[in-house]
Amino acid sequence: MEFAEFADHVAAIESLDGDIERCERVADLLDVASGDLGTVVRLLLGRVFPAHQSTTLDIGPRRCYEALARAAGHNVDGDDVEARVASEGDVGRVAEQLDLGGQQGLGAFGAGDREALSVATVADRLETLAKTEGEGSEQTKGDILFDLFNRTDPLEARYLARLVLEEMRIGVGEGTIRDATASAFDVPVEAIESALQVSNDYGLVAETARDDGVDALTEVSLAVGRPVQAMLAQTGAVGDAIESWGEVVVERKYDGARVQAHYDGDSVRLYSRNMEDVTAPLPEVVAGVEASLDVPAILDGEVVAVDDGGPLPFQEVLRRFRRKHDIARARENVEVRFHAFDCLHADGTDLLSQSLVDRHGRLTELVDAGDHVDTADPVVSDDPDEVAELEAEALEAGHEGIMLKNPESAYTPGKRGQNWLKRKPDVETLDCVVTGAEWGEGRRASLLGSFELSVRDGDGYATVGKVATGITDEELDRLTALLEEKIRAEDGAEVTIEPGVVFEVGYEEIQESTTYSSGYALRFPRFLGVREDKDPGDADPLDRLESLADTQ
Ligand SMILES: Nc1ncnc2c1ncn2[C@@H]1O[C@H](COP(=O)(O)OP(=O)(O)OP(=O)(O)O)[C@@H](O)[C@H]1O
Repeated sequence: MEFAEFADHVAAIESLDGDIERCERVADLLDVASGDLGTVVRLLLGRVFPAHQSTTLDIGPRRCYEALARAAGHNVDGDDVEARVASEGDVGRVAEQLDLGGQQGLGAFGAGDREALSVATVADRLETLAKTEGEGSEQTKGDILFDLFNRTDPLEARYLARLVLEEMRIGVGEGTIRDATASAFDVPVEAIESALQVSNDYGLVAETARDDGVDALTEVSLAVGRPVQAMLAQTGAVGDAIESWGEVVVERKYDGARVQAHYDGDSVRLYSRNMEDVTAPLPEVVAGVEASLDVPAILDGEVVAVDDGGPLPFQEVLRRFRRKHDIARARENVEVRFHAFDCLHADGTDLLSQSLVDRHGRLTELVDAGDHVDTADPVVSDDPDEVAELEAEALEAGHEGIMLKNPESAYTPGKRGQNWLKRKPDVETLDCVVTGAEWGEGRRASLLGSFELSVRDGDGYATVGKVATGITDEELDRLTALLEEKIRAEDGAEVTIEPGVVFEVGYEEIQESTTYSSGYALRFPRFLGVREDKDPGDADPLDRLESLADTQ
């Protein structure tokens, strides 16, 4: 498919107001995408790579603006583009208005001739860009972007620019793609959903639905090396759990970071909760898991930082993750352990639909506990007093609390259902997306100071407050570096930030308020840390804020 044709479809989708109409229009596009179906689906979601791949384009806005300026000719520079984006609030509209193309091409890329772009070429060039590294890579990346922009017409430029910054903003989320795929290829939504759960690949699922139908969708299985979304928990009460399930499985709630370990029989790869590859920062877990397994397996568990006195706060583990991102350059000396609490796949067999008790059985059979790896020690009970004792013991040992799990339940990736309940005595905190900030004053004028917090609200965000306390000078430096790249628009000292960073915040109380668009305000919010392991999609939604407000 020509990229121009794709852009026409996308413009039509963007212009629609209703979800149903948009979904129908997306289905029409999927129907005509033929050989490019997988790519088209990913591009609609603003991605070049499937969700399960850690690779991202990681093109900062500045690099994009420079490339746009280059393609726009001598009268425009990167600062001009940046200023226009700041006032327009949308890189796509700015790119569309620039007179791109016709610049002296680069021989190496055959540019300058405005050869029409295809969807496949755009995806292929951006993939190449993402994989370019080493000496001269900055130049090569800039050249690839320039070449692409130089070949676009205005509408193509709008969507290419947004794609480059991985924000399509056309009102098409994963739910729309799921429903449109079902409707385009006449398969039940449930079949799409279960194939997505195990594969996390919207492109692959759309192709399977179209080419092989519903039976093939049910056969899509887990693959070692392809992370799946983690099953999540809700808060819950012991009495209710025992009453509804008869018995409960009680596990410690480790205070660390969720990690999925994939062993293919030869080597281990580790993935964080947002499916980023965290193999490199956790070498001792890699060695430990390798030593503990004899057959290919996918294990779910928690990596906890420890010292002689027991578990350390979970931020210590996230610091380890960060080393990979090169944010904190200093090498931390934190010892970590992997506590495996579930087994999703063992020796060629998917275990998702087996009961928790059976999966636990398989887990203990498979894993030889060692220096940096062990398995959770679940206790099955129907006695509230015994559960209370286990909870007290877990807290005494420095854990966060306990998990109560339904012994008969299957593993449902990505679901925050009723089968896993968490109990932790600490006051609830909120995970909010940073959507804005303010530059500081005086000595802190070059640092962002106060951060606007939002909760998820449908496909968008609703503000709930600003946080400025609890942040050290050193952290302000780091947060400024992290967020500066994401500034979308500036108005005096106030900046709008592209949602991308999640803060964990504490508060005294949630009050109703007309100041913020959520209808609530956090009283005395304090910064507790960056949830490096969460994407904006994992931040707390508005209904959690509402229920916390109701129950306080
Ligand atoms: N035994 C365990 N079983 C399942 N999850 C556990 C266990 N021990 C610790 N955890 C952690 O608890 C989390 C479950 O809580 P939840 O689904 O609410 O995630 P969360 O939003 O990160 O919440 P929290 O901040 O409370 O950890 C899991 O994602 C996992 O990281």
